Amino acid sequence: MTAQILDGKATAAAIKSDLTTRVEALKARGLTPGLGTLLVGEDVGSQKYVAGKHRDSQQIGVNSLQRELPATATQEEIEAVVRELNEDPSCTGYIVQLPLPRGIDTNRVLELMDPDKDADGLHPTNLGRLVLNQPGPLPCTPEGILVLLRRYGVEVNGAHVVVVGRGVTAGRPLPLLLTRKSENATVTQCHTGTRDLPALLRQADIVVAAAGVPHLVKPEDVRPGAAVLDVGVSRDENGKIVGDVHPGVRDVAGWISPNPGGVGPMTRAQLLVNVVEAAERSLG
Ligand SMILES: Nc1nc2c(c(=O)[nH]1)N[C@@H](CN(C=O)c1ccc(C(=O)N[C@@H](CCC(=O)O)C(=O)O)cc1)CN2
Repeated sequence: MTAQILDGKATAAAIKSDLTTRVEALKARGLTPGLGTLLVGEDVGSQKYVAGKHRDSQQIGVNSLQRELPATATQEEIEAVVRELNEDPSCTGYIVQLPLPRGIDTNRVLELMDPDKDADGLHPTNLGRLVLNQPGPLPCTPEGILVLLRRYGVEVNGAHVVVVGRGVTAGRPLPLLLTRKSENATVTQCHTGTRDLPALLRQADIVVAAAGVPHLVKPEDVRPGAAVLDVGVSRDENGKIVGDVHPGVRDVAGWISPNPGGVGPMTRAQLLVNVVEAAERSLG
């Protein structure tokens, strides 16, 4: 079997095309959305992701506000930029690129953000809204994964989804989305401390690998015909992305997200959805 490709690049392009029309409508009502980003440090991967987010936003007519601080920035310097973005009316939504350098209290930074401008859906208020089933911005990677599965007709209702990883941007919030009544999946949350991970993976209709461990999910761990999504963004010595899913899984799975070109572009597209929706909400 050769898996059908869950093409995140093409799906993201379709989402961006729809958003362009909504941005034009916002502009006609006097509001140009502006996406702010705060990048702290010089991590090459983070720099690429932030550059991609601004490239995308410019493509759909959203203004860019880029803030950068060196890796040596203090908690107070980072929080000062967050306060500035909270106050700036031209910034209608923003993100703090994660991870922040070691020694910085990430939760304190996220908590300081204006929840109405939180384009990542990672502010405690917005994560709380998700738990309570109330409307609000959804975390971009989990929602991007769901949109991709829907677009390719992968059945989520009643499916057993095994999520590997417990990071705040993907693994931790994804089960919250999948177990809503509207999605109706059953989720097993695994992580690097899970005993006999292969035995659990083999039970899955859908595998989401978000542990940051290169080639963690091997062909023999996957049930033939399962859908496999790769969130891993480790890099080899040449800076090339190495995902959490072994390339041989393509020959066993029914669907697979390429990496690059799968979940990454969907994360960026969902960020723009959150920015446009926040701007629409602000106009009432
Ligand atoms: N504030 C946030 N920080 C981080 C998030 C997040 O959702 N919000 N998620 C991850 C990384 N991430 C988002 O910033 C991200 C990862 C990958 C891509 C992407 O477009 N990848 C491309 C390849 C790009 C390359 O060549 O390196 C692809 O997959 O095709 C975008 C965003 C951690 N931090």
